[in-house]
Amino acid sequence: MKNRLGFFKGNVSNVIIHAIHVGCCLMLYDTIAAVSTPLGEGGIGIVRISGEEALEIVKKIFVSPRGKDWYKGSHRMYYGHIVHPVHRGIIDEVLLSVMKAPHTYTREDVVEINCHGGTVPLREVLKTVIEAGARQGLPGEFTKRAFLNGRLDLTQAESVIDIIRAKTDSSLRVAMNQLKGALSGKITNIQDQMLGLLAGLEAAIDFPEDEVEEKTKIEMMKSAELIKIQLEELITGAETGKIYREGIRTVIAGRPNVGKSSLLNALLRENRAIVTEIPGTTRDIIEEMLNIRGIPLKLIDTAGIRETEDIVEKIGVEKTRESLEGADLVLLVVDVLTGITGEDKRVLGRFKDKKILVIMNKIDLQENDPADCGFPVVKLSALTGEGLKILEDKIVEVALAGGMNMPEAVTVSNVRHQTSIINAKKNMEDFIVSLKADLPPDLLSVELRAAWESLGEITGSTVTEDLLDRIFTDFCIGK
Ligand SMILES: Nc1nc2c(c(=O)[nH]1)N(C=O)[C@@H](CNc1ccc(C(=O)N[C@@H](CCC(=O)O)C(=O)O)cc1)CN2
Ligand SMILES: Nc1nc2c(ncn2[C@@H]2O[C@H](COP(=O)(O)OP(=O)(O)OP(=O)(O)O)[C@@H](O)[C@H]2O)c(=O)[nH]1
Ligand SMILES: [Mg+2]
Repeated sequence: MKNRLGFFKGNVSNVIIHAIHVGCCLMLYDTIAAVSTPLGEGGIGIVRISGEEALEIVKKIFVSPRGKDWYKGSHRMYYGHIVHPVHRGIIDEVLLSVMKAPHTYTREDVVEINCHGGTVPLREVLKTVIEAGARQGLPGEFTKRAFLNGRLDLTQAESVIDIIRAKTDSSLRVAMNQLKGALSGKITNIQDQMLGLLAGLEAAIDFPEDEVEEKTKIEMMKSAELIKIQLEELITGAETGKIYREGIRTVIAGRPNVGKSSLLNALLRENRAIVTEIPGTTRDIIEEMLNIRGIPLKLIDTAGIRETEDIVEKIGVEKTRESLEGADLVLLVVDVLTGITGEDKRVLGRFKDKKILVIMNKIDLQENDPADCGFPVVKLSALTGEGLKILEDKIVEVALAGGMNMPEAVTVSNVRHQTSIINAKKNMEDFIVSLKADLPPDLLSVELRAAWESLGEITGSTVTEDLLDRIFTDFCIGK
């Protein structure tokens, strides 16, 4: 009976065979060379060579003051000159880094020639290396080899280009996390859960008694739903434009007693800040992270803005002003009973270049048609929660629309990954429907397998040559 699942078992061994196959190919790769530093003037420039012949090729064109037997071992640097392979004319004075496989960037033998920076020396040295037997490397070919030789998985290899292109420190952090394997860890974990389900299917076939089967079915349904939820979470992260590392600095400001701390608590759904009817309750800054549909906000509750002689409160008000300076988004809270005051107008005037939402609070006390203040107004009651959802919608809208400088994604930052996850989720949904419809286990396994393979495209365990080409041609030469 077990071989009703033979299809799946076959697939696992296919993957293993594929890995071994890739391992064998290692020996078949030729030796490549490329300039790995940017074109133009620089202190130094590097020509990188990778492949079995790397050291042999360099030996033909490198002259050391220590004579012919200069090579003393791997992971050392050697001083000398690059010369023409035939007429022996000096081309550049260099330092060689020699790194023998497997402890190298590509897991192949790597030699790096550290030349004088500048277009001409680099071009001439590269030309010489190619005349001595190397082939010009294609874009991303070094990193592609690191992937094919198993040092990096695909998400890690892809993160290398994200690192190079990172525009902010948070996007760099996102990419570095991916390089360290955070995303692949998560994906592999979900894949393992799928394998667990497949094992469950197997058991279902082994023990066909009704009771066990019904129980197994319920359990499988549970894990399938759980897998689906995890996939959905990954998708939500990617769809909102990403999950951001730091969050949008959102400052809740306004005059004393208008309900700023109440709003903080309402948004957090938690009694975080002290609320009293005494104006000037909040003195210090209160910061809390809040996730609104995948968009993280760093919510900052502040002391109410007013002229005061109280020393502590005065410092608080000063801190409020500082917070406002650094805000990405300002929630200016106004009491509906008093409306927008002169103090509020001063804040609006001073911070008019920021994203501002005017919050007309306490609408449970009085209906009010807010006067036009030139800023979007949201009417709500922090006490009853009325209008809170509208505020959340508005915040999301402002965050996504407004060219706001938001940190890049933590989990899924790549459309390719997102597409594969969406496919996997679709496969899981099909699986759940089939499970409910009591379809035979071998059919069920086909859908599970499809989900597993969709995820495999992300880490590269089930990737096609075609896809690899598309990914790595996006790289620069020499990477
Ligand atoms: N000169 C130079 N600088 C560089 C690179 C390079 O290739 N050459 N890199 C290229 O992007 C980055 C560094 N990344 C690297 C990643 C792995 C290995 C490496 O040799 N890994 C081996 C050995 C590790 C060890 O000694 O513990 C391994 O993983 O087995 C080298 C560089 C940035 N700076
Ligand atoms: N009826 C009504 N009362 C509210 C609402 N929001 C806040 N309050 C009340 O207004 C008072 C002040 O609320 P807080 O949240 O402490 O106001 P605050 O703006 O943080 O005040 P400070 O920290 O002193 O600047 C409290 O008594 C709250 O219960 C609301 O939507 N409706
Ligand atoms: Mg307060």
